[in-house]
Amino acid sequence: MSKILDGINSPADLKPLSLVDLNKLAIELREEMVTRVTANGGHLASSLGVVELTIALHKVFNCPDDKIVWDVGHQCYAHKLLTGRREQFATLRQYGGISGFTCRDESPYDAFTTGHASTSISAAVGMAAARDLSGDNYNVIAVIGDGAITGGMALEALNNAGHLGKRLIVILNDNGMSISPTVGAMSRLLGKVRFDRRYYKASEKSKRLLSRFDMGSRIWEIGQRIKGGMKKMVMPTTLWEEFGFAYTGPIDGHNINDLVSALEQAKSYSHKPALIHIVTTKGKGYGPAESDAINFHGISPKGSPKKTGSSHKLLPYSEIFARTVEKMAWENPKIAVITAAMPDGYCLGHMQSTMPNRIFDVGICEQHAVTFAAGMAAQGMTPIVAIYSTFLQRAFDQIIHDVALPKLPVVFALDRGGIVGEDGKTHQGIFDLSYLSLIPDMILASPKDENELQHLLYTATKCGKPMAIRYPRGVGTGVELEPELREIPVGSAEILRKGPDAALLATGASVKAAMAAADLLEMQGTRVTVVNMRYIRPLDEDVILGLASDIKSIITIEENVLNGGLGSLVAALLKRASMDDVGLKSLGIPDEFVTHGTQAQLRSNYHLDAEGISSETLAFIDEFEISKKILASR
Ligand SMILES: Cc1ncc(C[n+]2csc(CCOP(=O)(O)OP(=O)(O)O)c2C)c(N)n1
Ligand SMILES: CC(=O)[C@@H](O)[C@H](O)COP(=O)(O)O
Ligand SMILES: [Mg+2]
Repeated sequence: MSKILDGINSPADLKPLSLVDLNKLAIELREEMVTRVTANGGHLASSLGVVELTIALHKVFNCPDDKIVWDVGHQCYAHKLLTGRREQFATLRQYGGISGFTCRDESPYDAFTTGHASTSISAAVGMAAARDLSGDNYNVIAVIGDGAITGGMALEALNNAGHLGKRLIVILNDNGMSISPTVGAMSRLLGKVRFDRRYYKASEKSKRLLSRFDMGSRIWEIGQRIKGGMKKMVMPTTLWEEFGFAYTGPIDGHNINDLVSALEQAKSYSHKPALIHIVTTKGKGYGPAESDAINFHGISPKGSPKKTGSSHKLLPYSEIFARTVEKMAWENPKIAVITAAMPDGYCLGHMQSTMPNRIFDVGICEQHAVTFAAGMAAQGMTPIVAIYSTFLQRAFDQIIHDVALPKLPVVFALDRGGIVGEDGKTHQGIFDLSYLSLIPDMILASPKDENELQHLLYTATKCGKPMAIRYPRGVGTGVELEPELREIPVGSAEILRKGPDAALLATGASVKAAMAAADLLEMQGTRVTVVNMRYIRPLDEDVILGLASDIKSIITIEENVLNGGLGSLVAALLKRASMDDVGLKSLGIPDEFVTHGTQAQLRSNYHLDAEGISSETLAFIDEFEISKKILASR
């Protein structure tokens, strides 16, 4: 039987559809998403929750002329299906396929490139300012979740939007959930509106009043005033109106008719920004996701809730992190953990239940999280900031100014360091070694396995200095976990294997690959030294220079951009030591963003797996020998 979705090649095709057909379309979109995403993995629950909103937006607005900015972009699957990407939808998040987020390179319908939270309102205000300066007339709409709106940038943007008074629409998609339940005073405020029956009555009454009039902006304004008066019965302050927005809501975000009228009204309102508060259910329309929105926020291929590595016998690094921190926290009352809305990704559920007062979920607020930790450290605590490598980019200045400069002993645990896989360009943790190693007084480490992770975490809580530990997404190597935690001398490297033909200096996940490469090389008659560069800063200069005096081919290996990473630090050291006779090759990420795909595929692309490292090593030894001979013959 043919589907309505079959006839939708662009949003223009849904404009003539009746309400009945639009509701059928919503069912078909959900079927398509559930089928594909349970097979391939992805952000299912968030996308299921905005199906009606997406239909209503494309019914009312004319994209790509009008600009929809989806915050984070993880809820954009219906948008992709309605904007000419149905054919490619089966390739979502796969190597060579379409991205899991909105991406300007992918489609003119993707007004903004996204992946990190809380950017939509800033981008929308900027677009509205650009539109007005160039005398254009398109609409700009930001769609932001109740989680993302807790981010500092979103609040800065609301402040600025209210001040500028630009024509734009903000849709606050309130489902009460971030990845975990949304936390904070803002969430409490939204919950108050969402669950207050008196408010719903007031809202219904104003809707009836509004529907008696034409949709002109004057009427909308009067309607808003009536509603504002009613709301004051319920809310202590009308926050959004005080911010300078015309406000309407809460609206049932699964009712296409109501959404369309609210959007039409907001569109006709031209004097200041409008905010529409919609209430949705995360995972809507798919039982398993509705009842377990946390685990269906993102799922692995084959529909299993995404617990990194849970299908393996091996434990994920995140789990080792959580167990170690909990163990240390029982023994050391000074330890506290700070997460920016990622307790689940850090496997902190158990500690949240056993020691709730030692974990602070501050919301999607990485900058605040770091300075909050600095404040704790200033008062004698040992805070552990648990923020993914990619999201910590947000807090670069806070790390420099609030932590490193006053030398406060804050521990940074950067999960998802290196290549993360299917989340792609916005989420790869490939910049941290560079952006952290340039900070004075920062100690920077990366464990070769999960046993070393636990010891490095322990070291970080003991060293009394700012220290960052980055470790990869996924499972550990399966090594035994030593029961007693111990300190690993700061700045010490570890020689794992000796051979005269070349020295492989690897860090983090690349150490295991380098050891496997050494096995492959040995089978071909080449014997190499392998060093675990577990400290990037300070580097173990004695070990490196000692090796360089004997072995003249050195290869550095890291899952980080080559600019400013391990390779460039080793190059600078060799130069400082005038070791001009040493040949250095650096394997890592060249000057580009890394696309989505499996970790294995991407590592292979950059020669960061055992095969790649061994073939690059052989080629380098050959090259180096030839150039030495040429030099000698001159
Ligand atoms: C800067 C940043 N921090 C953390 C994340 C991880 N993250 C992605 S979605 C999300 C929750 C978003 O919640 P909300 O905006 O309410 O959207 P919902 O999934 O509920 O639709 C989080 C914490 C991120 N993408 N960017
Ligand atoms: C959209 C987003 O930023 C998160 O949901 C992220 O995809 C989580 O990554 P992990 O799956 O590695 O926890
Ligand atoms: Mg939410």
